[in-house]
Amino acid sequence: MGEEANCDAVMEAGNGNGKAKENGHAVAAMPDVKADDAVVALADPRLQGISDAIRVVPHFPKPGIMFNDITTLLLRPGVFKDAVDMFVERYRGMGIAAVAGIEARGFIFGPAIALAVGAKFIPLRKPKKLPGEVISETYVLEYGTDCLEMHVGAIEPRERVLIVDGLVATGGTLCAAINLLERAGADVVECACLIGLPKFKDCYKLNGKPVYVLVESLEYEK
Ligand SMILES: O=P(O)(O)OC[C@H]1O[C@H](OP(=O)(O)OP(=O)(O)O)[C@H](O)[C@@H]1O
Ligand SMILES: Nc1ncnc2[nH]cnc12
Repeated sequence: MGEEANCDAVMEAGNGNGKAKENGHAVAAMPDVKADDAVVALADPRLQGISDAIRVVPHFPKPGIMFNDITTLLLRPGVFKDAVDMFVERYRGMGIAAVAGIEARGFIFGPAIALAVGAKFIPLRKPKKLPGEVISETYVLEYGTDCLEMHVGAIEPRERVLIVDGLVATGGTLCAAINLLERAGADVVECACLIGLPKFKDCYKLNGKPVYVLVESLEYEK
């Protein structure tokens, strides 16, 4: 995958192998990886349990939004562990020096992955939460703007970093995280999310970086 600074789509949703299920999630892996790796992920029986454990709440936080609630997955330690393990199996041995987690759901999965692969954890926080000197990246949401901040000195130039969040919708948040880390000189290896919303998969703005998603929600739009 090239690293050109454009807004090309980089997620290959399910590679056509996603399996629709009753609760509206497809078991899917959307990697920009070797075919063999993709096959392993798609055939992995743990994906079914992960998908089943995510609750979809209609019209939250506002009408029309099908909210993908991961708190139900967190109540099931075996499934929670399966999700972390799948990420760890993918990233172990890849020379990842840092895992950067996006507030808030990236703080749930990121530290466990970081510890398991022997990397440091860097919180990317919403504005005015970090006490030290920060660098900031403002990004555009569907309505309005938001901002991510990181402590200066958290990452060293050329360190290999994995970005983790719970969910990718438009990709705007991940794109801001990539920009922030690259401005600090980091080498962004990949972005990893538990859930991808397929509604947006053709318009991701990820600066040419791959995104790896365990399950795809099919119930976003009603
Ligand atoms: O791909 P995007 O369109 O940028 O959207 C994805 C972002 O939206 C959600 O965060 P949210 O702002 O809801 O904050 P939270 O995780 O703190 O609830 C999600 O956790 C991602 O960070
Ligand atoms: N549909 C959704 N469910 C959970 N979190 C989200 N963040 C953005 N869209 C979301």
